Amino acid sequence: MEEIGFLGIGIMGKAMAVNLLRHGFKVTVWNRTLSRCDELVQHGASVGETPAAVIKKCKYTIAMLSDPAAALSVVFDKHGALEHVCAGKGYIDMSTVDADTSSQISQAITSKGGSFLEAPVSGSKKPAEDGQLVILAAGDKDLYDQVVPAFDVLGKKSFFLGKIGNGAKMKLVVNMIMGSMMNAFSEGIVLADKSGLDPHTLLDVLDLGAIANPMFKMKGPAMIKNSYPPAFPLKHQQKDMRLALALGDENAVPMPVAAAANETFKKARSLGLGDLDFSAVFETLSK
Ligand SMILES: NC(=O)C1=CN([C@@H]2O[C@H](COP(=O)(O)OP(=O)(O)OC[C@H]3O[C@@H](n4cnc5c(N)ncnc54)[C@H](OP(=O)(O)O)[C@@H]3O)[C@@H](O)[C@H]2O)C=CC1
Ligand SMILES: O=CC(=O)O
Repeated sequence: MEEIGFLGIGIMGKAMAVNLLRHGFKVTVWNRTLSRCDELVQHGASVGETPAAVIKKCKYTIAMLSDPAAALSVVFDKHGALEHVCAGKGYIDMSTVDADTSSQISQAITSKGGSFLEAPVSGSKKPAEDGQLVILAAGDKDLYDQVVPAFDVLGKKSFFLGKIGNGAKMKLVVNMIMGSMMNAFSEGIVLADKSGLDPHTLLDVLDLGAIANPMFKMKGPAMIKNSYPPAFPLKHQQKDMRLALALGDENAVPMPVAAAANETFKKARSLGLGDLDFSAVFETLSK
């Protein structure tokens, strides 16, 4: 494949770009805080000074940015991606955003002759490092087919979900479920503890039953120790709850459980826990 541009070297972007480099792709990176690109240079990446410079150099560019405001800013601002989009350029936004944001970006890119794919991912820091993400793509099918070699490195499975918005919506539904589960799990650990049970035994019981899952297994032991090293920052999980609730509004879907979970994530943010892992919502329930 041609050289790949990569915009946004946060927790996920860094892991994904390093993975592409390890598999022999040439990668040019850009990050708002440019100094964060230094580590990528040690892995063999080149650096672009602006999003526009990366697009100019690369046929395909991936973005992995925090939220809708960041995704829009990197495309539309001065020296943004749009400045050098033209026929033959492919832009792949893998950030978790809402369908409307994705549509705005798609329209802008395609109106300049470029092609666009939204491709948010399920899976956190470790799956990103291990190339085990689940990719939820939608938009330009030709572009999807062209970037499958990169998706094969980044993920264990890619879905092509059709028209723009479908990838964004699927991701929000999945993360809405995950955020609600994390709240129920946190309440369960607190209830076990406060009612005189050993929370570690709860984890063992859960792991053997019908609701066993990798998230409980991976996060549970650290939560019991009140340790929340950020893999999926809580502020991003709360953003996903907010966007999923807005999708529920649009479709008149009652979501009382998700709405309650969103409140606890907001509470956690108000306590300054936004940069910790989303499992830190446990703190709001255990105190
Ligand atoms: N972490 C996870 O487990 C997962 C995250 N996601 C999603 O992936 C995306 C990235 O997540 P993650 O890597 O964890 O997040 P991080 O907070 O670690 O990284 C966010 C990135 O966005 C950049 N950014 C933020 N605001 C702006 C802006 N206004 N203009 C330009 N760049 C900006 C940051 O740049 P700077 O370094 O300068 O701050 C950084 O590169 C999010 O949408 C998240 O919801 C999806 C699946 C899993
Ligand atoms: O978006 C987060 C994830 O773990 O998936």
